[in-house]
Amino acid sequence: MTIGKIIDGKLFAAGLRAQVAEGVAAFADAAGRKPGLAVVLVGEDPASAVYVRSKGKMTVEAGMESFEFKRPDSIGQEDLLDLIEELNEDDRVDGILVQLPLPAHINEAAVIAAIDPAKDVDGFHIANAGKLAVGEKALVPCTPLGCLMLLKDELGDLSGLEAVVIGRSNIVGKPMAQLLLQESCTVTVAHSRTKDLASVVHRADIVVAAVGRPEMVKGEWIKPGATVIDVGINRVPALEEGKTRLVGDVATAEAISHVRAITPVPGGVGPMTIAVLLRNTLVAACARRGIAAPDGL
Ligand SMILES: NC(=O)C1=CN([C@@H]2O[C@H](COP(=O)(O)OP(=O)(O)OC[C@H]3O[C@@H](n4cnc5c(N)ncnc54)[C@H](OP(=O)(O)O)[C@@H]3O)[C@@H](O)[C@H]2O)C=CC1
Ligand SMILES: Nc1nc(=O)c2c([nH]1)NC[C@@H]1CN(c3ccc(C(=O)N[C@@H](CCC(=O)O)C(=O)O)cc3)C=[N+]21
Repeated sequence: MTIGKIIDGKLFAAGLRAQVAEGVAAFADAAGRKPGLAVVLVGEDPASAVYVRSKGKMTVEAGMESFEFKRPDSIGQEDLLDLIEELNEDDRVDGILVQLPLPAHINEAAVIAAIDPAKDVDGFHIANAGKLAVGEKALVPCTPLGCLMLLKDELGDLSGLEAVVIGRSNIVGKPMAQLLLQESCTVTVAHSRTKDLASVVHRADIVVAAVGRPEMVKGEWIKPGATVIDVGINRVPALEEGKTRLVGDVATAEAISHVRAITPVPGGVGPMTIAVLLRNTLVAACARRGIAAPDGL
C-alpha cells in the first residue's frame, strides 16, 4: 500500500473548470446567451471580498456572465429580499449565491428560502437539501460535492467503506454525510458533543474534517491507509511577525505518514468549491433551458 499521497485539488479543479468551459460554449450555442452567475456580498469582510473576486474571475474565464452585487452591512432584510426577487426574475441569471455569513440582523434562513431553488447553485435551499436527503436529483452544496469528486477519483467505488464526517453544518457536514450514504458508505457524523473523537476517527477509511479548528485532528487518530479530506480553512499567525498563513483542521505533517492520501490546505478542497460552483451554474442553466447537461460533470 502506498502512503502519504497529497491530493492535488487545485489540478483537479482546473480540469473540472476546463470541462465546464466546454459545456458553457455548447450551452451558449444552443441558448443564444451565456450562463450567468449572480453573487451577492453584504458587508466589508476583506476575506469574503477576496473570495468573491476570485469567483468572479473564474466565472468569466469559464465563459460565463458574472454579476456582482455589493451591499452595505446596514442593508435591511426587506431590501435584500427584494434584490433576490429581482435576480429570481432575471432570465440572464441562472445561479444565485449569497455569500455567508450574513450580518446578525438578517435572518439567513429567510434569505436562503427566498432564492428560486432552480437557481440555488449553493444547494442550501430546503427544497434542494430535501431532494438530496431522499435521493432525488438536486443542486448539491459545492464543497461536499467537490470532496466527493476527489474521493471517487482517489478510491473509485466507495461502497462499504467506513466514513467519519467531523462537523454537522448545513453547508458542509450534513450534505457530505448524505452524499457518502448515497455512495453506500457506513457514515458516522461527529460534532462538538462527540465522546472520544480520536477513537471514532480511528475507525474510518474516509475522514472528512469540517470543523474550523486549526490542526485539531492529530496524525495518530488516523487509521493507517485512510483517505483524509481536510475542509478547514483557518488563518493562523505565521512565523514572520504580522503575517498569517492558512492551515486546515488536520495536523497534516503528522497525518501524512498514516494516510493513503490527504488533501492539502491551501490547494485542496478550496479550489474544488469554486469549480463545483461553476459546474452547478452550468447544470442549473441547462435545466432551466431544457438542454441536456454535458455527461460526466
Ligand atoms: N474549503 C472550502 O471550500 C470551505 C471551507 N470551509 C471551512 O470548513 C470549516 C467548517 O465550516 P462550517 O461547516 O461552515 O463550520 P460550522 O462552524 O458551521 O460547523 C462546525 C462544526 O464543527 C463541530 N465542532 C466544533 N468543535 C468541535 C470539536 N472540538 N470536536 C468535534 N466537532 C467540533 C461543530 O459541532 P456542533 O454542531 O456541535 O457545534 C459544527 O458541527 C471551517 O474552517 C470553514 O472555514 C467552509 C466552507 C467551504
Ligand atoms: N454562500 C456561500 N457559499 C460558499 O461556498 C461559501 C460561503 N458562502 N462563505 C464562505 C465559504 C468559504 N468558501 C471558500 C471557497 C474557496 C476557498 C479557496 O479557494 N481557498 C483556497 C485558498 C485561498 C486563499 O489563499 O485565501 C485554497 O484552499 O486553496 C476558500 C473558502 C466558500 N464559502
